[in-house]
Amino acid sequence: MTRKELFKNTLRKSVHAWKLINELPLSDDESLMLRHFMDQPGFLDLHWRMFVPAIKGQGTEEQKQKWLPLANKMQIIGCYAQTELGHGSNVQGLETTATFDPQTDQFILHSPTQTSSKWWPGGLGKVSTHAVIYARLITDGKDHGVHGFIVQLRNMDDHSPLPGITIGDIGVKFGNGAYNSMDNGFLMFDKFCIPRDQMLMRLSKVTREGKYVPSDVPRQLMYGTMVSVRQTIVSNASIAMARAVCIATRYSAVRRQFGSQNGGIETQVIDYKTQQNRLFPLLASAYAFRFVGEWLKWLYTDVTQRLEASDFATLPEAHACTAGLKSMTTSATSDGIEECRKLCGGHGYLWCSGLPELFAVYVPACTYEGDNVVLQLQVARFLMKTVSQLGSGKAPAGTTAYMGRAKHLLQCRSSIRKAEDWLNPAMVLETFEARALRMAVSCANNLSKFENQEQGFSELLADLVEAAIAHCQLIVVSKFIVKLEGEIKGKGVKNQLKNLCYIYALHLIHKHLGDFLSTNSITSEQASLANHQLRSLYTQVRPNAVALVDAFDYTDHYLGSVLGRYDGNVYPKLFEEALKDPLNDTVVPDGYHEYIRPLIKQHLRSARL
Ligand SMILES: CCCCCCCCCCCCCCC/C=C/C(=O)SCCNC(=O)CCNC(=O)[C@H](O)C(C)(C)COP(=O)(O)OP(=O)(O)OC[C@H]1O[C@@H](n2cnc3c(N)ncnc32)[C@H](O)[C@@H]1OP(=O)(O)O
Ligand SMILES: Cc1cc2nc3c(=O)[nH]c(=O)nc-3n(C[C@H](O)[C@H](O)[C@H](O)COP(=O)(O)OP(=O)(O)OC[C@H]3O[C@@H](n4cnc5c(N)ncnc54)[C@H](O)[C@@H]3O)c2cc1C
Repeated sequence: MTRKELFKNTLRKSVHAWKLINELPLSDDESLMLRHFMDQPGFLDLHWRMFVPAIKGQGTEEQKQKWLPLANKMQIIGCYAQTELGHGSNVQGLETTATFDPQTDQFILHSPTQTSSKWWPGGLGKVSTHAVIYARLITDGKDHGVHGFIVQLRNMDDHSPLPGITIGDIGVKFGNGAYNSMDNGFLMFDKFCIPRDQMLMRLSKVTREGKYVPSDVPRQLMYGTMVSVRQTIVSNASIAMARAVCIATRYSAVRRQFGSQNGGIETQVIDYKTQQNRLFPLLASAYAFRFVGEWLKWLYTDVTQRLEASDFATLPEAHACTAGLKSMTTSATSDGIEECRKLCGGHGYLWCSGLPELFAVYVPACTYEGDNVVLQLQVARFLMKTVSQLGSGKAPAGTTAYMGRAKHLLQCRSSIRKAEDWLNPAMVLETFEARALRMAVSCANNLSKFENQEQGFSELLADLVEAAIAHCQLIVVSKFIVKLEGEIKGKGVKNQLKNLCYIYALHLIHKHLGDFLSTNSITSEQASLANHQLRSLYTQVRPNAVALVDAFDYTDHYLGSVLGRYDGNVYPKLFEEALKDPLNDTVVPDGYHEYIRPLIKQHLRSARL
């Protein structure tokens, strides 16, 4: 499809999905499922996942009563317009202004510079009638920082932009189809007025007289919509990783290369230890991210209930966990999808493998909802704060509870003696805790050598990111272990999940061996025992690998991959796909007479000379 056709077709699908949701009707969970089967980014994502939650989280009761019924029936379509051309990560650096005019009781929205143009919001370019806009609030000449506003963008009769608004699509993005179904947009305001009651005023307010009443709750609640979406992105990472792994595992069982004895059958590539060493940790990650996603959903629900009761104590941890896990799982999944493409050899590069499009549509997850490095630095700040409070009498809780055992974890030596010890959950956990704590404490010690803490933080950014990643990996490993301790139906299933849990943990040790050795969390002998155990686990997973990806229950239609077909009938179907290509409509291609023939003739002429 051309971009226009793709965009229009996504509109058609979105509206059809919305119709089904209402007619059947579908529950919230079923609607989410439908979104996955629709399988294309579109305006519904931003409307439901950001516009509506932003009003719910930041609007007053009156604002919710006015706007939510319209939004819930999709009589208005909204998006989330925060990022600007000049600033995305640095939210406090946004430049759009919302100046209160007491004469008219309105805010005047203005884009003072080119860099202040909104740039990137999905659904903004062509579809949305409304947006939650983030702008600097100015009253009586004073800048109160960034706040949210509900703004109508387009005329409800003919969809034209309202006077004072310039709006459009930012252009083609990475990949052929992929994210190009979405109208990520730009927007500029030229002194555009909105009534005062369209500032989202649950947190802070502006009175009729123009007095600014600051929030008596943490202003970071304004970032709540991002926390909510980051949480869902972690479960989505599992879905995308599982999809790529399903394709690569099934194809690795079909594909044979080398190893024929006396003219016999060749070796299935899945039997090569190198293939297993690249593939099985990704299979394990798909399961691990699913379990940590379930736990994160619980954490998010818990913090939401606490916030409703004005208990803000766990907000910093919820922010650190959603930011860190969003970052870690999306980076691993993007890399994992690309690895699966390579695991499928040359055919993985074909569009019909399903992997190029999956990569193209997935990879921006490393950037949207917060650049992954910027988000890990938030985790690092949280860790540095926690370390600095050790010994102050305030016991670390939740995911940092292990830091409360700092005295032990800083000096303990791993008691792994034989390869099977690596199947002991307590020993594995302690190894990850020791590594994470030692990396965090080492950063804190290095930071303390700087007179200026912020300067020190800047200098140590790379180490801080590594420490944050170590902490996030510990969370994933520990939640996998907790899952195994709970009820899992079927002994066989539990054993398989145990194998995957240890593969997940031991491959991380292998991958980040430098961290584990340099922090003395393990010795080089223990590292080689871990490798030995890993190889043995691969052997145990191998006979069940295809069943473990079949368990994701993805239909062929959803996978969209010739290589990942359930029936394994890859080669005939690759031919079928190839023959469908428009280049094969004719035997002699268009352009032959114009370019190829004259070239060949010229060659023949010079040969004769
Ligand atoms: C396979 C097919 C596809 C299938 C897909 C299926 C589903 C679809 C997927 C889901 C839909 C996704 C749609 C994506 C659309 C994308 C939308 C967007 O991208 S919206 C824009 C997102 N933008 C960002 O994320 C910006 C990133 N920046 C920030 O969040 C912040 O500014 C910052 C975290 C970098 C902090 O900056 P800083 O200036 O330092 O902060 P402040 O001074 O403002 O605050 C410091 C203080 O606050 C704490 N803090 C920060 N953030 C939060 C928070 N969210 N909650 C709680 N607390 C927070 C921070 O820790 C500091 O605390 P302190 O105690 O002072 O140290
Ligand atoms: C597909 C897609 C959809 C999007 N949808 C929306 C949407 O609906 N609404 C919306 O408002 N926005 C949206 N965005 C914007 C998105 O949220 C931002 O692009 C994202 O937050 C990153 O910000 P940035 O582009 O300013 O990156 P930058 O911050 O400019 O990042 C550039 C580089 O600088 C590094 N960097 C930046 N700051 C630091 C630092 N302090 N320390 C160390 N390194 C740093 C980063 O790691 C990165 O390598 C979307 C983006 C994409 C790609």
